[in-house]
Amino acid sequence: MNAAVRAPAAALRFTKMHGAGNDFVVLDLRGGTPPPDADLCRALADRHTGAGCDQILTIERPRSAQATASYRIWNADGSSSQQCGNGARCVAAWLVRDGAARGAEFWLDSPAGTHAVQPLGGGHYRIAMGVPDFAPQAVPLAGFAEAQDEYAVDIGGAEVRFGAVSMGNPHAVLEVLDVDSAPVATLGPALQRDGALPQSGNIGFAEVVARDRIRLRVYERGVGETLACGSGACAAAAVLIRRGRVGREVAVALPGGELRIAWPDDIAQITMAGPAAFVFEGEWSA
Ligand SMILES: N[C@@H](CCC[C@H](N)C(=O)O)C(=O)O
Repeated sequence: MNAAVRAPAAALRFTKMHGAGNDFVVLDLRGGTPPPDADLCRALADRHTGAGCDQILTIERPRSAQATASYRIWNADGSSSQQCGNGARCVAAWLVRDGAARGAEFWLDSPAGTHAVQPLGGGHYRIAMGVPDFAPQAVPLAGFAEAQDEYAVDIGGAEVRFGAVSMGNPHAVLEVLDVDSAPVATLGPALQRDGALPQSGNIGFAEVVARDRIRLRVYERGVGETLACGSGACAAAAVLIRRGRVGREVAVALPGGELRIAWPDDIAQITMAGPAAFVFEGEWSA
């Protein structure tokens, strides 16, 4: 065979999905195909020349004995993350449609741990998202030794106050009076760049509407503002519950939809329930 004539590379099949408007390209890599590199992630995520998404999710073989599968997360800029709440629901829905996951409960491995999943019917799933970790070392948050309800940093001469928590991935949460007019597009990236967040972070702007309802916008690491962030909803609820600002069960209204968060007590896992939707199937042959 002429060495110059090469068989065409197999097209990469993907599923486009979203969870409350946070959208994903989902790749089934259980057969052993390696995950996309940063260039391919950026190409797939491009909203003009690619499939368009906030994150790429790869479904891979399980890492723990009880899990059906594992998933990993890549942001639109090619960086990786440890957690994605909306993505976890989409991976769960994908595995149920595939027939690999069934029953009232199954488990998924993520880089942040192993998560119990409960199908709720009607395309909704509840995920056990782990125990929120407020230790500054866990977030990670630089310059603070002890966990506090609120931290303060100086950004451009102005004091910015925020709560911080790890959901496996780093989150900062600012309480605001009106989420519609919150400076998400300016303060989000400014706080991400601040030395207090050495691994950057997902910056949530939360408005308490009632003891059982908050409104939230999130400027995500590696993407920018998204229509919803599941781990961000857990982070905002956890920060506001810890401060006593809301009760232990809270609806989180995001621009793309609503999630329900419950945190029964401080040492329990926080759970997130919400939708997962299929958009289309595609083949990437670039
Ligand atoms: N949209 C996600 C979070 C995705 C990862 C995040 N941008 C990070 O870099 O940590 C969610 O629903 O949780």
